[in-house]
Amino acid sequence: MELEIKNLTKQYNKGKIGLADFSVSIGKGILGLLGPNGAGKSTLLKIIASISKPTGGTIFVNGENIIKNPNAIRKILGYLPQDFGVYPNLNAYEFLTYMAALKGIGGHGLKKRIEILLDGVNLTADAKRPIGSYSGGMKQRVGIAQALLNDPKVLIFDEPTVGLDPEERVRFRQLISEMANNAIVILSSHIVSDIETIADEVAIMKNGMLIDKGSPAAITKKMEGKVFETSIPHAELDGFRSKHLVTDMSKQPDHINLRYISDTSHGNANIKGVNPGLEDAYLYLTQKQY
Ligand SMILES: Nc1ncnc2c1ncn2[C@@H]1O[C@H](COP(=O)(O)OP(=O)(O)OP(=O)(O)O)[C@@H](O)[C@H]1O
Repeated sequence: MELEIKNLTKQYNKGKIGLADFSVSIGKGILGLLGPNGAGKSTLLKIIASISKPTGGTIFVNGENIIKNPNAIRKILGYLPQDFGVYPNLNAYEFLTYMAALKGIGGHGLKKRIEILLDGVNLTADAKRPIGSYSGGMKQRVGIAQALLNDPKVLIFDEPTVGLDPEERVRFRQLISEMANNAIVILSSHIVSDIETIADEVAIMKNGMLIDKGSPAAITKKMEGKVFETSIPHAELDGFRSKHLVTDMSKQPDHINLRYISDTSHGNANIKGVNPGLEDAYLYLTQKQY
């Protein structure tokens, strides 16, 4: 299973750029798509899901051009859009049955499949009450379940963890990790910690471009020797920030503890080199000028 994205471009009306010559090759497993607001994540995912057309470039799935032949992806796709809408009067069971009908899924195995999915997203106890009465996190879990209905080979989640509480996030990770043994799973987020523990690979986007791709460990390793911690008086914060990229800070009554990125340690006893994390790498890569 391989998704080959080649020179993908999306130019919206009035010259707005969604994607700029974006190329990447995606194999089985979980790819985390990270990027700040407006980086082009949703644009990319909509084009892969064949609900938006690029202005240039191609996507091949197992050698088939899905821009020319969208049906080749639609039948193997599960998709949770960012703005997933539900029918408030239907209950979760009815909604999943309806979505299955739209996707052409039926047969005597359907009832069992829906029950397994409802259990997987922890909605069995609430499956018979209207979705309109659900919390945001519960609606999101209905959206996750509908994406899994057809046992997809390509699974796309646009900001799936929005609205999920910590326990639900753990459950989501387990569900997706099981799916990923047999499928290409792409999930987007602008929250590094949501991606770090689950993704086999991470692709970092900015301004419609791919700026790095690799395992979380490989991307993080590039920051070795560049991340430091120190503490400074409050009055020096603005000056410090104008010189260094601060990736974390905690304000204390008489000083500020900072974590920051620099090419040198400046040999100061008050400065300590620390192990980098993916968050440091992400902030460094997305704030660097290209
Ligand atoms: N329908 C549209 N018309 C015009 N410009 C658009 C449209 N959709 C997206 N854009 C622009 O394309 C760029 C990429 O947007 P996109 O929504 O893909 O980013 P994103 O990484 O998903 O961001 P977010 O995390 O905020 O959803 C942005 O500059 C955005 O303003």
